[in-house]
Amino acid sequence: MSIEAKWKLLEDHHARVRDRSILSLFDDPDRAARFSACLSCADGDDGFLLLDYSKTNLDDQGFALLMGLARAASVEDRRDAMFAGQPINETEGRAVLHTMLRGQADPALPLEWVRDAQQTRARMAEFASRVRAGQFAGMGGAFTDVINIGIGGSDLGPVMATLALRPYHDGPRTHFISNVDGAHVADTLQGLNPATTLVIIASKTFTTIETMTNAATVRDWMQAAGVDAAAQMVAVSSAGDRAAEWGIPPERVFGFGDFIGGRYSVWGPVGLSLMLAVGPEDFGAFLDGAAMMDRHFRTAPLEDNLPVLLAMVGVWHAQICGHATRAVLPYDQRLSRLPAYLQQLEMESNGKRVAMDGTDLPRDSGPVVWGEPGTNGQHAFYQMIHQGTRPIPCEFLIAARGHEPALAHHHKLLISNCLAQSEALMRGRSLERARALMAARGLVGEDLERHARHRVFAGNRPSVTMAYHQLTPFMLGMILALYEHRVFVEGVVLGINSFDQWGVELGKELALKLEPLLTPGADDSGKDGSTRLLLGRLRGA
Ligand SMILES: O=P(O)(O)OC[C@H]1O[C@](O)(CO)[C@@H](O)[C@@H]1O
Repeated sequence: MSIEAKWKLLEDHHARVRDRSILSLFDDPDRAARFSACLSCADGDDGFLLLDYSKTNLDDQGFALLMGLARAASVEDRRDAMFAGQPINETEGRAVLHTMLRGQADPALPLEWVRDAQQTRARMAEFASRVRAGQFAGMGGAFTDVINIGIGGSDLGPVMATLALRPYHDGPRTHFISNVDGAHVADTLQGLNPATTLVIIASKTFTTIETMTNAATVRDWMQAAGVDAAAQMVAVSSAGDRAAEWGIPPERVFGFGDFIGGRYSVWGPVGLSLMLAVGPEDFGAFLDGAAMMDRHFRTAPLEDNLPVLLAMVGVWHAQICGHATRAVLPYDQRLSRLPAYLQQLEMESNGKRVAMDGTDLPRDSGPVVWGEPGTNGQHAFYQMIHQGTRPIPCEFLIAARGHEPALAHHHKLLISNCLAQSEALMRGRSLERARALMAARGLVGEDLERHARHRVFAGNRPSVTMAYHQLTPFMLGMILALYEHRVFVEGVVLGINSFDQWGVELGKELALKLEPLLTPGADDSGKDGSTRLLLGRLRGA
């Protein structure tokens, strides 16, 4: 059967079950066990990562059809090709080997790639240890602060991960400058001592305008204070020659191959700021967690395979049910930058309108990903999630244990809020129940009816929940690798190349051409009326 026929079977199935109540599916007493999967981990007796997708409108038939679609799309073959280093990023002619950075060396891989990755990791660890011990210091003594200058994949991963692993910080303070808005660099430098600040310029290409502009500004700041900037700078880049032009010596340049995509790069030198903050050992645990997810992804049958399950539930919601967005809702304050990180990972990877072979995609590409941590979001946009006209599939994340034993009562509230939200989304509140509530408040007649209607929750809104024992470095690694592989599987099923990002080019090109037009008197006659109006207002202000 063709892959299109498989899609059609799913669409037909959805048409049959779309109005059915999710709650009614729990008449099957084994539903929660059958529509969930759990991975036990190696970092502690009670380590686990549970994916519960039972609060969705999937039944046995829908599930089997989704697995059939994944098989028909050759997910297993594509996965094996990725791990074996084949050039699956076809539009750029590159392999995709971020997994190699966490120790998943396939025997098919060229030995020099594997050795190079291992040596770079050893150099990073050695460098981080020397900085943390004060053996490599700034002009004013041991480094108290580290600034990572980068954007996109050279920023979002380390920002998110350093925040997530705050309880493990025992190194210098870390700061991040990404936006070309001078406010970002100005605010970050406030209160920092240039003589005890280590600067990492993180840019795969070493040409990104935001990063190079910020790096030059930070260099000026150091030099104005009489600090030899190059002596306190590190480059993280695939373009070692360009880093050398900055006067950064080779021993402080950490490179990576073009088979490491920007948004998949936190596992290597782009993670240096994280390693400096938490130390090589915890950074190693972060990689080990990801490696464990890699092994699981490579070996588990599709039906029990967490990345495959998460991906296919995503396909069900986005492409079959037609839900255009997906909310990621970590009930974990330290994962507050996870949604932003996932926006790049998922939307830069799968936000595409043509398939790998250049033909138009026959269906929608990946959904809009957005979110905020709970419980904050509950007091902001959950109103719409519960009562808006369009259902929004939600992904909840929650740890069994926090890092603040003295505040265990906070954590109980956090867990109960998280579980209450997914229950409320599914269960809803009927008009009958709302009427009873209003009657109990003494309302009658039209008043009762009107007020009751505002208090109805349609319910039947799908969600998945990821529950894990604690946000350790190992667990963070597992979670991120789970998301990476999920994006990969979704991309394969949609026929997309998840590893290029041509869609970011046009805006960059136009920005370069627009900059000279900001000079007073510049000839902007080639521009459209709107752009000229805006230039007129913004130029020379
Ligand atoms: O690391 P670089 O080369 O500075 O690129 C930064 C980011 O820019 C992008 O190419 C897109 O704007 C991302 O994919 C990448 O993560």
